[in-house]
Parts: sequence; structure tokens; C-alpha cells
Amino acid sequence: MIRLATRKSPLALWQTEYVADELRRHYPETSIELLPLSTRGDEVLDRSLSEIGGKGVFLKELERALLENEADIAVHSLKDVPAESPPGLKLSVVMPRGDWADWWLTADGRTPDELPSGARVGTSSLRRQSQLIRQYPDLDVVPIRGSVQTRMGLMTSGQVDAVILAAAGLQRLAFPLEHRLALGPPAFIPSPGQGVIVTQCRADDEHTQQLLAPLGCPDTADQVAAERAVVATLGGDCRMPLAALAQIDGKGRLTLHARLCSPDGRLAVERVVEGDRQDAEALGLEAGESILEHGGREIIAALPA
Ligand SMILES: NCc1[nH]cc(CCC(=O)O)c1CC(=O)O
Repeated sequence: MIRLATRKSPLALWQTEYVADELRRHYPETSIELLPLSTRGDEVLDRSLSEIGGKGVFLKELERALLENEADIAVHSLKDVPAESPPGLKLSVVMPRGDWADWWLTADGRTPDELPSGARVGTSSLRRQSQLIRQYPDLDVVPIRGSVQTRMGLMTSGQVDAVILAAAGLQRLAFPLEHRLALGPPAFIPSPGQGVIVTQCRADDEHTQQLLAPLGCPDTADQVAAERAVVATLGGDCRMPLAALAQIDGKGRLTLHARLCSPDGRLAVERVVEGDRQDAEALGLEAGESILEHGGREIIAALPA
């Protein structure tokens, strides 16, 4: 039997069912069970994530279940997973990447240009906020939290004029959407690891890691190696307005877009680096170090603690 720990949100359950189905397909004889758990990040909705301990609050309960041998695999959205796993745990495989884009969503199809000055755009992500304000300084960003459903509800009920959400999450939940605009580089770069599902195991559980190995996606692994090397170089966490996207072409060339902004969008340092996909991590380090040296250090020093 293999036990998969998951959060209880509809998106988390979808993603864990997806990994469970892949395991069932590879190992039809093995029974696969889900262990749905509540996390502090899901329960406490009236405070910002940084107040209750950063993005890690979504992970801790799942990691505890792994460490206490209540589950064998935890399934996460990679973009919510900090650069380092706690002692005794490791990330095992990344599944084939979904859509990496951010979607601009409105009830009536208006683009950012078409909204009046002072229109309200819901997002709690400093990365989305800073890149949006950089291009459209007259829009008003309002922080929103809660599930993908909750955030869509704030838009459809008119409490905000637009929201920005990850395409992957909306597609997985099969939201019926009429008015959406995909945002992408160079103007708008997604979160490192956006659209990627990752599994985490006990570091010494070689059996489970071997079972998972054939489910992993080599293209996605190289992309996230580059993107997460940028995060590691900048010491990034959820409060850093940092964006990175790696893409690989048919010839094995990897192109990495990375951008660090100040939260108000006034400052931005960005790099586009290109090289062989085998050098994915080195390319990410190169981009990250260059960003640090050319103004990134100052942006980071000025971030709110
Ligand atoms: N931060 C929350 C979160 N974590 C993963 C996804 C969607 C799936 C993904 O991008 O991997 C979302 C929702 C969103 O950002 O809109």
C-alpha cells in the first residue's frame, strides 16, 4: 500500500488524485490511498500568509505525516515549496508541467488597459502585484486570500474588477471561463515552478522513490532546476517578488527569463539567459547572481521584513 498525503482543497485533491492515478497505471497491483489533511494555511484565512509563517504553512502538516510515517508521499504545488526540504525529507519527482501562465480574469473581458484608473485587481502575490503595477501604475491592487473558488467568487460578484490566478489551477478544476487573458514573458513572468506538481518522500525511503521515478518528467525537471536555482541564489521565499520561467526548445536549448521587482513595481532587474539544457542549474545561478549584482541586492535589502 502507498499512502499519499494531501491538503483538502479541491485543487490539492485533484493534483493528488492525478499522482494516485499515475501510480495505479504503473502499479495496478498496489493499493493507493489518499490521506487528506488540514493545514494552518487553509484554516486561518483572516491573516496574511507572511503573518502566519509564510508559504511553508501549507506544507508542515503534510511533512509531519511523512516524518511520522503516516504517509509515504506528500503531493505539493512546486511553487509553494521552499528551496530546502526539512531534514529527513526530500523532493522526489516532478510531474509533467501543466500550463505555466498566469491568467487575467474579468467578468466582462476588459484588458488591463481598458480598466479605469483605480480599478481593483485582486491578488496577494507580490510577484503578480509588482509586475502588474509596473506596467499599469493606475490600477489598485487589493490583497485576497482563500481557495481558487473564493478568489474567483470575489471577481464574479464584483468585489474586485479583475483577479490574476494560475492557469494550471483553473484548468485542473475545469472552471468555466469566458474572459481570460494569458499573461507571459517578457511582460509578465510566472512564479518559479508554476504549473508543476512535485512529490516529497522520506529521504531514506528508497522503495517509494524508485516507484515514483518513472512518473517524473525530464523536461520539467530541467526547467525547474533552472528556475529554482534563481530562487536559491536570491534566497527567495514567498515575500520576494521574484519571477522565473525556463523553456526548452526542440534542440535542447534552454531559455530562462528571470525578474526581481520591488513590491511597488518601480524597480526591476531582469535577465534572459540561454544555454544547453544540461546546464540548467548553472544558467539559473548565472541569472540569479547577475540580478543580485545589478541592483537585486538593494531591492532585497529594502523588502519589508
Ligand atoms: N499560491 C497558491 C497556488 N499554488 C498552486 C496554484 C496553482 C497551480 C500551480 O500553478 O502550480 C495556486 C493558485 C494560484 O496561484 O492561482
